[in-house]
Amino acid sequence: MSNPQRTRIKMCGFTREADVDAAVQAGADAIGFVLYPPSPRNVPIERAAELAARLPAFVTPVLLFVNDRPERIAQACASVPGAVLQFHGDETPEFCAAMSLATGRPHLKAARIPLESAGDFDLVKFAQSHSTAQAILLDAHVDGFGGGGKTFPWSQLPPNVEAHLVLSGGLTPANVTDGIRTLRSHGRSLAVDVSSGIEAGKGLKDAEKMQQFVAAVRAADNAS
Ligand SMILES: O=C(O)c1ccccc1N[C@@H]1O[C@H](COP(=O)(O)O)[C@@H](O)[C@H]1O
Repeated sequence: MSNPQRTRIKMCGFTREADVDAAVQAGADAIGFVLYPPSPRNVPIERAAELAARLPAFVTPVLLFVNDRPERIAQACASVPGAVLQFHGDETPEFCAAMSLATGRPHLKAARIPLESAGDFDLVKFAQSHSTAQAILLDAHVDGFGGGGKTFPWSQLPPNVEAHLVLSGGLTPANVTDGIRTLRSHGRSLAVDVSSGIEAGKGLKDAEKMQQFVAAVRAADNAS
């Protein structure tokens, strides 16, 4: 008998109420807010709190930081109950662990995989060093730290990573099925994360693309 798995889905970079509601309606498990002022998807902490307050039970808010200050991370946590932290810059394992301890929130750590030499990136070592992360989020190394809509060569990653993984970087409704098939057995589990691939414009989500994305993930799950 087939035993389909259910890949968890994070959608990121929300700035508008209607988009948050549409993502929940489409079936997102987690909704990300970018708290990084240089990003075109940046929202102030107060705005992230307003948007996160719309989420129903069992849909998790995620707060994305890039090389931010502990005081600001703590302030954001105080404003957004139940949020998971996503560290997407050059944060050290010690910094990430200390922030999780101080705030009581789990964290994801982004691994920025070089586009040209993904096979040279030591993901096993990276995951070992970030052993307190809830999951390692795999993203393409792009200028501006993330949200670049670029894929890295998935098949070059090592197969035995002792961590929960989140695949991101340039995912779309058209390629996410292939990404899940390629990486589903590489870690302890695989979730996916998308931003550019469900957008009508930077920070502006497209309800139809979000539905198509979820349908493509479920197609991959049902083919397992
Ligand atoms: O979205 C941004 O602007 C951003 C800025 C700085 C760091 C990360 C950012 N986004 C995250 O990058 C990945 C991949 O995004 P995409 O699907 O390739 O657009 C994802 O986790 C975004 O939330």
